[in-house]
Amino acid sequence: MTDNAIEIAGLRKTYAATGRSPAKEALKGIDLNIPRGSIFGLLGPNGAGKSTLINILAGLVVKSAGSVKIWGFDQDTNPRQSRASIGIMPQEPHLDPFFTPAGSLDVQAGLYGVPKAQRRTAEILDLIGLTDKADAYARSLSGGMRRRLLLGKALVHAPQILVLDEPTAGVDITLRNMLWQNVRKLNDEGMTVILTTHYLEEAEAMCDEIAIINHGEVVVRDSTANLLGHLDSKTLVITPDGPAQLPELPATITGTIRDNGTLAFTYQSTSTPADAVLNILRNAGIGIRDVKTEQADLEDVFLSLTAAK
Ligand SMILES: Nc1ncnc2c1ncn2[C@@H]1O[C@H](COP(=O)(O)OP(=O)(O)OP(=O)(O)O)[C@@H](O)[C@H]1O
Repeated sequence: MTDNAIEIAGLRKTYAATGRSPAKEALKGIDLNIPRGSIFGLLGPNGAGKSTLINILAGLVVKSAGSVKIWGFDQDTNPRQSRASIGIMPQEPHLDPFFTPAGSLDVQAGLYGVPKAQRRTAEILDLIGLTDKADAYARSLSGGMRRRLLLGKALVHAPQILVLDEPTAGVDITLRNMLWQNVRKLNDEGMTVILTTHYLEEAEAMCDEIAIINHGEVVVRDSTANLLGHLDSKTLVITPDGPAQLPELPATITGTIRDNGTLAFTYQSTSTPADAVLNILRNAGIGIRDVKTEQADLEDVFLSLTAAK
């Protein structure tokens, strides 16, 4: 028994050339283990290969090389068990407009071979807040309700792993909060959750561990806390008590004047104390009305690893 929900080794995908486009190597040898019970974030700029990876996990895209184990089951030798262990909430709501939420959950359960007696339709409708709409036609559901129904469909076969592909892209705050509450609840109950998101703040708040993918390769994989710890750069933002120019600075401190007239000084907090910056200002005769500090966040980590590569 392994402690990993997912084990990916040497995974490659090359999309074949078509009429006008040349062949595209979307995944260039991915090695990635995702621990059981975690909320794991898969991040990367557009075109990095995240959807290709998720579609391979979902069995929708055929890999070119490498191995994928889902809940210990090799996708090639145990396709049925590996498929049964994972539920995917896709990005785009493709729902049959003629099914009701209850009907669609039932059809999905049928596709996964869940016996009628074991179906949890009412429980899932309750979780996704659609009990009231159980018998309404899908075409009458709002965009947010459709998203929730997609989440419900991913859960019908009680998978151990739930994959959410950009679950909150373009949704309002109420729905986003509801989706996140659902995800936390499922994770508390033991489900492993893998998500892709463009919202780095969200990844920072939700994910225990993160892998950043760029150009088909994993460029970093670590706990969220470690990733943030790597960057110990700090920015001190000073509101001067009158118009001020940047003082002369040592090479270890970079200064900028922001549009609102504040002065921002960035430095490595392990080697430069904030006091050194304040002393430079005092010596330059700059009066300080207000001071605040800004920590590096996931966006800084992301940009430093994916920019201009
Ligand atoms: N069916 C396909 N045929 C050919 N090339 C493809 C196909 N699907 C994806 N690609 C290419 O493979 C690369 C990776 O695409 P992928 O959709 O996996 O990236 P992504 O990280 O999910 O991006 P996004 O965040 O924009 O969805 C891109 O260069 C893309 O153009």
